[in-house]
Amino acid sequence: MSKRPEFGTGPHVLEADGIRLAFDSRPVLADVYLRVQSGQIVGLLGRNGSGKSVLLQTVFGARAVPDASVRVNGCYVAPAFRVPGLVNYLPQASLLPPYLSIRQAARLLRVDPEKATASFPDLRQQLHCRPGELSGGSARLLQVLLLLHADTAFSLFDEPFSGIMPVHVETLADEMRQTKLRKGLLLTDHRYAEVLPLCDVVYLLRQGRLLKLEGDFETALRDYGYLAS
Ligand SMILES: Nc1ncnc2c1ncn2[C@@H]1O[C@H](COP(=O)(O)OP(=O)(O)OP(=O)(O)O)[C@@H](O)[C@H]1O
Repeated sequence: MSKRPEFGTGPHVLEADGIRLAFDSRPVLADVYLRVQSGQIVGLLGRNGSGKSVLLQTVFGARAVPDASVRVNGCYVAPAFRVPGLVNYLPQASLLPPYLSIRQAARLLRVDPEKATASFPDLRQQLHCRPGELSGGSARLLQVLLLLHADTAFSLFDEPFSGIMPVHVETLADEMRQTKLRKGLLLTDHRYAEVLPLCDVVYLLRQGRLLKLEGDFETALRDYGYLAS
């Protein structure tokens, strides 16, 4: 039924639809359709509990949802994380094993840690540290950088800016703009002021439906009650 996707130089299109999910008969996602392509940063916004994290988990394949269809270049992938070079994912919680230094974790991901931290001189002093020895913000930033620099067609980030100080958020946003030249990024984060200028496409998850915002994103977010009017 399903063919394995071809991963050449791209561009690639990642699509997910038919995603319906309920907890204790309480609907969270109702037939969601999502699309990300190489060269794009796609933002996913929504109120607390609207289902952003479970949607990212479903696209990545960490959460099995019956009838969910996740496709790359039109070919079904289930789960997506099993396809070499397709996608990596940063969950809300820490990703890195506590017993590995950042340098060792980078080696596992086949990332050059010096290159990944080139724009963050203070982080380069900390590559020998294990996650538990780092501040929360530094640990978060290092994880985002490792996944950005890993050689996958797509990266999914659940709250990549969480705990990161403003001056580094700006530099990280620039890194993401550079990275989208070679991959597609899907991110969710409540720091909308940083997210909106970064994104080519913005979705709002609302009452289980995914709305693709048109026109001025901030105005639309006020109209839908995600931002105070
Ligand atoms: N394993 C689970 N069992 C029951 N309910 C769950 C489970 N996982 C998530 N939920 C519920 O699903 C809904 C969506 O959760 P999710 O974590 O995806 O929200 P979110 O949009 O990422 O929220 P936030 O912005 O607060 O991070 C919430 O109401 C949550 O309580």
